[in-house]
Amino acid sequence: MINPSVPATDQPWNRHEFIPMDHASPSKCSFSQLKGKTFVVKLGGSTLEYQRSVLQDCICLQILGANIVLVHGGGPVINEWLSKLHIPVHFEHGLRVTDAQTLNVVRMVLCGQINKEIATTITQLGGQAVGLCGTDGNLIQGHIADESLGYVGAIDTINPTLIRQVLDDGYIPVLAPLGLGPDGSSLNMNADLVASHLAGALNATRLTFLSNIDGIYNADGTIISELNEQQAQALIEEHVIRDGMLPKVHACIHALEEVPCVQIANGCTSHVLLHTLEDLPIGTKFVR
Ligand SMILES: Nc1ncnc2c1ncn2[C@@H]1O[C@H](COP(=O)(O)OP(=O)(O)O)[C@@H](O)[C@H]1O
Ligand SMILES: CC(=O)N[C@@H](CCC(=O)OP(=O)(O)O)C(=O)O
Repeated sequence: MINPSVPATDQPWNRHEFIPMDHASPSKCSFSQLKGKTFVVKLGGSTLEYQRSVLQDCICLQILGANIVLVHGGGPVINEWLSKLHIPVHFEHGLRVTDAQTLNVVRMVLCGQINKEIATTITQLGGQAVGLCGTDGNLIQGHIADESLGYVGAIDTINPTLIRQVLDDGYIPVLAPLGLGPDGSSLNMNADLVASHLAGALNATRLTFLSNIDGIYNADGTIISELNEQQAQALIEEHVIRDGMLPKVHACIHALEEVPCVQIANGCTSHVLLHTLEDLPIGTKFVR
């Protein structure tokens, strides 16, 4: 699991801030409590340039016995490529309108570029990763969500067998958000919704969405530290929660049914994943 060719300074345990837990406080997470726990982490496309720090944390937590599953997005990079290719970019309620040409670009960017970059970075940092997408191993099945969105999938079932196998073999699975339609063709799926359904299917202990904001903002610009479904619905109706935050909040609400800890935090801050294990207010936590 550990790559001896990686410089010692890059190994995650060689950082003074890696003391994230207090054994005196039962509400905090101790090292022994990590063993066998499954953490699903959604790496927002808006945070990819800060991925190194998050990936170091993932390797650290895996070494301490947790099962780490990464789901990534890539919206901004897809937009860049579509613009270069003079293909229009259009979103409806945070979901990309995806025609056949757009689907090809989405698949190339998510599976060919971003997924492989993340898996390679994990390897460079001394960990082991396997890059997959939801069409591999019959992982994610869905159907066209709404004809007006084109090839966008709503998730019907998740088959986590392949992910479990990869975890058991000591790798960090890195998942790109595509899935299979009823006819076996690829569908573009929102990465937040994929992370949410996968966390449920894996009986995950935690689901952490890393984005480019400190949490969910209220109308007055303050961060909301705790949010339940009813409050979230009210903020959606008031258009305080909008755009890319819409599928994220729907994903959080869906996950709450099965996952005990669901939160949104800023993936652009240093070692945020380890900090989410501390008993400090960080980001927005969803409560039942
Ligand atoms: N109430 C809100 N609080 C925070 N962010 C919001 C809110 N409503 C909309 N947003 C937008 O949602 C964005 C995060 O969603 P998205 O761009 O899809 O990120 P990611 O790529 O990390 O999934 C924020 O950058 C912000 O512009
Ligand atoms: C249907 C749909 O919208 N799919 C997304 C998939 C990537 C994603 O979710 O990326 P972020 O995490 O950066 O938002 C898209 O095409 O942008």
